[in-house]
Amino acid sequence: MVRHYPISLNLKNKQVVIVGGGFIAERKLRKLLEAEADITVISPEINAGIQRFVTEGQVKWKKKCFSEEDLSKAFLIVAATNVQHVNRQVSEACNEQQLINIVDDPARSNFIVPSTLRRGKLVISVSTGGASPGLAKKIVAELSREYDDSYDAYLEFLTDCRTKIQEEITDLTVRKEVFQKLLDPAFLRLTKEGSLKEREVLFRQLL
Ligand SMILES: C[C@@]1(CC(=O)O)C2=NC(=C\c3[nH]c(c(CCC(=O)O)c3CC(=O)O)Cc3[nH]c(c(CC(=O)O)c3CCC(=O)O)/C=C3\N/C(=C\2)[C@@H](CCC(=O)O)[C@]3(C)CC(=O)O)/[C@H]1CCC(=O)O
Ligand SMILES: NC(=O)c1ccc[n+]([C@@H]2O[C@H](COP(=O)([O-])OP(=O)(O)OC[C@H]3O[C@@H](n4cnc5c(N)ncnc54)[C@H](O)[C@@H]3O)[C@@H](O)[C@H]2O)c1
Repeated sequence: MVRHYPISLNLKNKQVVIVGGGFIAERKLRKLLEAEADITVISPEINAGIQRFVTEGQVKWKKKCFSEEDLSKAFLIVAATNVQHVNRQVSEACNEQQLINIVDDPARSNFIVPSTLRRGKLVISVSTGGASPGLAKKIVAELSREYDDSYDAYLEFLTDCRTKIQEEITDLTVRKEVFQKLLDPAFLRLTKEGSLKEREVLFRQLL
């Protein structure tokens, strides 16, 4: 059994190659675009969703079947065709330094993609190690009720507070205690209620 190592990648302006232009390629592409990757799709045909990104200039498209040289500059590769031997060919053409995800073959992939919930800076990722992507999605749906939209503003508040605490408290032991107190549920509650003045008063008491 593979024990995967979870990681959050910075893909901004990194060269990404997606082989295939169908439903799964589009799903992968949307998340890679959110990460501001520099994406090229290799496929003789692309669906309407991908076509829109190409027309808007957000994604490059090479209208062709896959060949080895398509991978030469890629940092990260997704093999997402519906032809098993083509996906296998992609896995064999990449080098050891490249990140590769083969959508129908987790064993030949050196990374797999978790299901994710985003609330601003908060990211919750769930993976089942390929056992059941459907379950990963279901767990994320469950967590999305507990970690609702208010977490976006709450994380912004925590970011600001962290900067202030780092500026104003130099003693590391005291700082650690204050960070702990900042996690008091009252701050989340006041964020949800929109009681920002009260929240600020409570925060000032910590400093
Ligand atoms: C999380 C998510 C992220 C994403 O893709 O962006 C993702 N799959 C999602 C959905 C989903 N995938 C499948 C179903 C149908 C129900 C079911 O089968 O359970 C559903 C549910 C649905 O679509 O609703 C079928 C499926 N998936 C894989 C295979 C091939 C195989 O296992 O061999 C087959 C069979 C294909 C066939 O039948 O031939 C393989 C992988 N899918 C993974 C990720 C990786 C493992 C993640 C983990 O560890 O859990 C891994 C190993 C590789 C990878 O793709 O990275 C995304 C949820 C997005 C969201 O949260 O909205
Ligand atoms: N990882 C996952 O989450 C997941 C989920 C469901 C299915 N799958 C797998 O994903 C595969 C793709 O599914 P889909 O729904 O996107 O299929 P699809 O039929 O919508 O798309 C397949 C794409 O592959 C392209 N293609 C075919 N031959 C090619 C070649 N030689 N070079 C480049 N591109 C080529 C086609 O032009 C098409 O755009 C399925 O076969 C299935 O095994 C994976």
